[in-house]
Amino acid sequence: MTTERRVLVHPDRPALAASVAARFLTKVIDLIEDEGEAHIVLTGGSVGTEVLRAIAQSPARNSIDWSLVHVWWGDERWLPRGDDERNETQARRALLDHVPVDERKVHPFPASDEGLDIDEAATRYADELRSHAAEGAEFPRFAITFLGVGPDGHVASLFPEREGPTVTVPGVIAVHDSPKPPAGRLSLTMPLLNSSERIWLVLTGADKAPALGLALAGASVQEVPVAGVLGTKRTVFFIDADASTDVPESLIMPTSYWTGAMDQSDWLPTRAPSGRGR
Ligand SMILES: O=C1O[C@H](COP(=O)(O)O)[C@@H](O)[C@H](O)[C@H]1O
Repeated sequence: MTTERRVLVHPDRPALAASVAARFLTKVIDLIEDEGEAHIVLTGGSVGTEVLRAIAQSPARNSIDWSLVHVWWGDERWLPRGDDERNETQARRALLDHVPVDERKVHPFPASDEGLDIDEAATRYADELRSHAAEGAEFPRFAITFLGVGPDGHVASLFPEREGPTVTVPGVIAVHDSPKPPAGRLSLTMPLLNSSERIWLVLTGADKAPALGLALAGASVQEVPVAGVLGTKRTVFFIDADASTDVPESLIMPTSYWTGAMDQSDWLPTRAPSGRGR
């Protein structure tokens, strides 16, 4: 596992969404060419949904063979199917309704109106994940996982000072006491999120700056869950200027890196601090 985390600062949220969308489209085209399919994990939240909208609006979306893409979610709100507040509903409206995905490869969490209790729903989703694992593996190999970050530093539905962020087993948990409504949620655990090859965190706004600063300074995962996020190949924070105020200068990549003016290999990544959150 790499200890590198990279921070890319964009002028504002639309610029961020466009930049992440462009990277996503390029990367998925490559992944499909190299591996024949791609397992992608979506996030809920305002920024994550705006990124999906930007992907849908890009003409390059037609360059992807969407039938080879598996779509999963990092977390879900325990609400009826089709509810406006479900991460699934928002992702469908923003992207999935506009591209030719294979519905058999779209894997939403169970909904609260389907006759399961929330703990059964967590088990059901873990089973669904296991049924798509490669031979010899327990879970699918996630190529790209998107994560939004709350002002309190939560990722997926792993909230500070709750049990979620400290679960050490890869899998799916039911959350009964989310401080952000609704109280009931389903979430991949941190070890399962961290099994992703690439984790792309998307966050904007001054209200997120303190949590981001603490996470990058090595805060504990229990206090600031985003501090525990680390993909196996790349962990990139896509942020805007307002969210960047507490980010150490040494972790911010030069603008020329992501505008394409510099070869990406020119950039020497800075090691993340080896704090308690690692
Ligand atoms: O409730 C949630 O919030 C977070 C962050 O959302 P944002 O609107 O502050 O970007 C999101 O990552 C998570 O998936 C979602 O369930």
